[in-house]
Amino acid sequence: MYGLLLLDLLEYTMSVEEIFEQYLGSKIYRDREKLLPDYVPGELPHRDEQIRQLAVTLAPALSGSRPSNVFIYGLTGTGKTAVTKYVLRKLMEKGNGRIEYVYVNCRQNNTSYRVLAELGKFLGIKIPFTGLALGEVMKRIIHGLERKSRILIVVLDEVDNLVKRNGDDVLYFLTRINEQLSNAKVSVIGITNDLKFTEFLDARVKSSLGEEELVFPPYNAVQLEDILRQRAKEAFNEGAISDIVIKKVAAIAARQNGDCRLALDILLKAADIAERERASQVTEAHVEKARNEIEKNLTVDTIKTMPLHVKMVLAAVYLLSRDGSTKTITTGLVYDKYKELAAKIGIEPVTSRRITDILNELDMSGIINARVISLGRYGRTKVIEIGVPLKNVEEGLSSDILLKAAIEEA
Ligand SMILES: Nc1ncnc2c1ncn2[C@@H]1O[C@H](COP(=O)(O)OP(=O)(O)OP(=O)(O)O)[C@@H](O)[C@H]1O
Repeated sequence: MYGLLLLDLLEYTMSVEEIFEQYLGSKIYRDREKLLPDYVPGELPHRDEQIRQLAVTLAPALSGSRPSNVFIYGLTGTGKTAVTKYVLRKLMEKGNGRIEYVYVNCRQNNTSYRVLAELGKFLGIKIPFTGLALGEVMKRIIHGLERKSRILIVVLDEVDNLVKRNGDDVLYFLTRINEQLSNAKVSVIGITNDLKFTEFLDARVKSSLGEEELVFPPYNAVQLEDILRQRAKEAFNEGAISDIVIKKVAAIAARQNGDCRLALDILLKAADIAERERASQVTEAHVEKARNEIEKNLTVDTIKTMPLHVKMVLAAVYLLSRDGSTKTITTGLVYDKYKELAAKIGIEPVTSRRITDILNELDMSGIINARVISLGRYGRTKVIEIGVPLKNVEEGLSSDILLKAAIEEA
């Protein structure tokens, strides 16, 4: 705590020049970019099998034949995007300009129109921001593809976002498009970390998208260590990072579903903190600070995106915890507090049954911990505690103007 305060004070008194100077003569970094999520390294340890399978699937493009569509599934941070970009890059090198690929992130472009507009942009077709009928955009894309006369591989990353929001029109169009093309060929690579979205797909789309399927398993701690060591070699100055630090970061991420994105995120943040402190080594203490910061951001972001009534239930638990006079927070107390809040804000409360469901959801997310206790002949009840630092909950809830006022007044 004291360290952080000192650090803040230090930065507060630094001039802009001094802040910039720090990064010029970095003690820690040789090349910070090598830790950023978009960087695709020259080697991807522990993904040989997936790289090989994807290469085998896409290789027919080199002899002019349309590769099968591929559906890639795996939890967050399992290397799906990195492997796809890695293999495509190698394919482009061999393809002599006859093969092209376009990468569309469907979280950033989460409507059918936007995804098609991205394709249009890639093909050099003018598509206004809005206004055209989808059918017209599709017609223009077909025309643009025919003109180019190439094999085009369309990568739809985080494709579940598109399907959940706008259905499977675009997937249907792209998986059928070859029937309307004579000079060009199109293959689709769909990537997702949410298998449930396939329930929203038309059976035909599902089977054409899944001509080939690739599953990315989570990394274990030892695998994450190897990956981090290799990235660290590229990113850090010699001696700036020790194996103990790598092991600690890998162990944290391994417990979070083997998420390599998280591992790199913690490493980057820890190194940034070390840099700001003008240390010459990243230590375990820096990792701890980085982890707390990331966890805080995660909690705050999760709370911010919760539906209003979920936030209100959490606010009720928060107020009861903050108050401190209530030793045991039970479902009944939460419901009373929630109703009080609803009246204050002027919102119709939901039923107590729904409150029980919401408390279960919050328990699953780890923001609260709920356990059932027996009240002897009075039955059983749930005892609830906040599972994360109170100030993080307050920060998340305060992003809602209505709740902020209600919390301040309470
Ligand atoms: N085997 C690996 N070697 C080196 N870096 C890796 C490896 N696997 C993943 N990474 C890195 O981890 C980060 C996350 O990987 P990537 O974006 O490919 O995950 P993803 O499975 O697509 O996750 P999401 O579902 O969140 O998009 C990236 O910075 C990537 O370079």
